[in-house]
Amino acid sequence: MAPGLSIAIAEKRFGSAPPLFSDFRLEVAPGSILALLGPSGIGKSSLLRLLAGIDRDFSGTIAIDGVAADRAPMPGFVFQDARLLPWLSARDNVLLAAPALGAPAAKALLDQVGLGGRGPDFPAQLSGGMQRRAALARALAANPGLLLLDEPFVSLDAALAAEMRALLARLIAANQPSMVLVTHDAEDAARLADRAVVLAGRPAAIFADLALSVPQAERDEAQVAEYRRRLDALAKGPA
Ligand SMILES: Nc1ncnc2c1ncn2[C@@H]1O[C@H](COP(=O)(O)OP(=O)(O)OP(=O)(O)O)[C@@H](O)[C@H]1O
Repeated sequence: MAPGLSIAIAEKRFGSAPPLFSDFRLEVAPGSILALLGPSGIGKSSLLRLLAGIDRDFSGTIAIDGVAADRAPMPGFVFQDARLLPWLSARDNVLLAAPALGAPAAKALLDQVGLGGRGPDFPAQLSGGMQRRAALARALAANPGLLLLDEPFVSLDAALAAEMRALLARLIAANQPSMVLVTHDAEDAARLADRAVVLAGRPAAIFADLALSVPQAERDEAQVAEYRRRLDALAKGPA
């Protein structure tokens, strides 16, 4: 079910600014959990929007299982802010992403993210962490096979971020998706990803491409710390 991604951007620029990407290539294997790191402004969120087919203004090709991104099934997308529609309940926010799902399946997804019983609540009645969980449920409803996550834990306190990472690890194990996780935090990559790509420069190039080959479920704290140390060093970019 999990698709492979094939990115070959000839050029992506905004207006007359220097290009964000020029002759940029990246292949993501089916079922891969790819963490995308790099300094602020390098183009990580822009790349996610291109992958989602939301932004079509570029030259080149981006294919999801061989289908152009803007014609492929919509991925599940988690934005930096939860972006729930405030006038819909949590359950209806999930259903809006996949109307054919039906209320029992929407409830099951909310149960899966720890929001059992909160389906009728409106976003304003949910804490920030709960809204992120609802956004994850909505993404799974849209497409459990391909998830694009843009800093899903940003601005959560450390305990809540750890809880969300553990939840995401469980969802990955249950759904086996392909995933691109944009993050500025090496901890996210060290705990969740099986591959980490660090972008640097303008136009952005792949500065480092690290295989995190110890399976996620088998990583102990020492292994996580070792991956985090290596990623922190790489995330500093070229000397
Ligand atoms: N719609 C837009 N119009 C014009 N410029 C844009 C637009 N979206 C992004 N940019 C510019 O493109 C560059 C890359 O932005 P992007 O948000 O992709 O970076 P990022 O790596 O995700 O950064 P951060 O880690 O801070 O979220 C920035 O210089 C930004 O100002």
